[in-house]
Amino acid sequence: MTKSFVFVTGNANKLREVQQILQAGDSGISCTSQSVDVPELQGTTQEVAIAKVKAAAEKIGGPCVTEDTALCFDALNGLPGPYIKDFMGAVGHDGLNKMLVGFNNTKATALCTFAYSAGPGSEPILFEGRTEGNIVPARGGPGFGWDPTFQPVESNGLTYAEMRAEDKNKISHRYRALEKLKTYLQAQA
Ligand SMILES: O=P(O)(O)OP(=O)(O)OP(=O)(O)OC[C@H]1O[C@@H](n2cnc3c(O)ncnc32)[C@H](O)[C@@H]1O
Ligand SMILES: [Mg+2]
Repeated sequence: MTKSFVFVTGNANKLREVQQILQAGDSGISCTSQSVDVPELQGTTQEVAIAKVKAAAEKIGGPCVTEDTALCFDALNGLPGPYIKDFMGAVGHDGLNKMLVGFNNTKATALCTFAYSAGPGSEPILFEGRTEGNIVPARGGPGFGWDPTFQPVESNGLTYAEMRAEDKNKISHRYRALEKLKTYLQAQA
């Protein structure tokens, strides 16, 4: 039997990758999507994810999944982290590189957090996936978000934006988090 979840996101690129990963994995799990504007609080990636899925479950009045993506710079003790969207908007790829000038450390972790809520009032469950890499001058753009400026350690020198979609989807932060969500949903009756 095919199981389906409602993915609440306003980001078409996230939705595309999630659907590609689910289809490639032959997991019997699919998703539909709803774009609902929910507030995103400040805090740790886990606090942000929990608050977002709770707000989404209240708004749609039923079970749902949300996803938060953070880009954590080693030299900045994890920042911009969950605030990467605002940083990208404010300073772009070039600015992200310049933020690290003087640190001699370009390491970064892409962190994806799926949050599942069984419905309004229920306690969310989190599923995290991480991919290690480095911040590099943008290559392969424009691409999705900060893909041109993130070079995973496992990519043979390619940025996310230079990789084929199916290759990114085999090592990505999103793939790794989604594997955990899939396992959880498959175990549900
Ligand atoms: O509606 P939601 O799901 O919240 O979508 P969003 O675009 O607001 O997403 P986030 O709040 O999680 O912010 C994450 C930022 O990182 C970007 N991003 C997310 N996943 C990415 C990926 O795999 N590669 C590059 N950029 C990514 C995304 O475009 C945002 O600018
Ligand atoms: Mg968002």
